[in-house]
Amino acid sequence: MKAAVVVFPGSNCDRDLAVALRHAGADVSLAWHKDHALPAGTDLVAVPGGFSFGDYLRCGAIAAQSPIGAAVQAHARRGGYVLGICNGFQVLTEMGLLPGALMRNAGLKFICRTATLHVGTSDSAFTEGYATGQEVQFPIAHHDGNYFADDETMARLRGEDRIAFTYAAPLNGSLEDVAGVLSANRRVLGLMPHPERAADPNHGGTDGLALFRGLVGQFATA
Ligand SMILES: NC(=O)CC[C@H](N)C(=O)O
Repeated sequence: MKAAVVVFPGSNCDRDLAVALRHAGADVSLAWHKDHALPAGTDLVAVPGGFSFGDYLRCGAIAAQSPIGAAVQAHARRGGYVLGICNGFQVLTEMGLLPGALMRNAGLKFICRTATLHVGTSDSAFTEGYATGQEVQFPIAHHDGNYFADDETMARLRGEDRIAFTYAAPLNGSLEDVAGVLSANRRVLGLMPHPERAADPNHGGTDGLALFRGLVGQFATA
């Protein structure tokens, strides 16, 4: 699998994400926000966490308008895989590739700790390595992780089994404790927690490994 990790000014999880994907077997390159095209043959676009453009305007809003953004959207429209983690999730909602919005945490504080999550569905390339309902521990680090969507959108997400992860206990004010959602074609995942920070025993946890392995495994030759 060929993966491209998109880098914006202020991204700070790009290297960690590249390492996690590489360890899972992906051929990873970095794509700069000013690039107009993704590296040839890109199967997965990975949008990392961080503070793109200093979180000015709204987290992810400026990054969503960057030159590489059009290429990411075209990739998604072609049915390509896109993974957005934390700031990456915010960027994907700002691009309109995922529904809803990430608002300021209910407590107005930056939350940085390991959170217990539940896997909402194993029905996606990203989550097939987990059982639906499985409990996992991923680190979180954000101030704008409070997921909101209107009632109709929430009903659709529930009805189409597109809630990929939920917090095991209320954490940041997210509606129905949503921590991650899938696109309608299940090829785009955005999540606030950081599986790439739980992908090596030295991280203190390895619950994120299954996500990267499952994704890369889609492209394994029989
Ligand atoms: N770790 C991150 O990607 C943080 C995203 C964003 N800057 C926020 O604080 O909400």
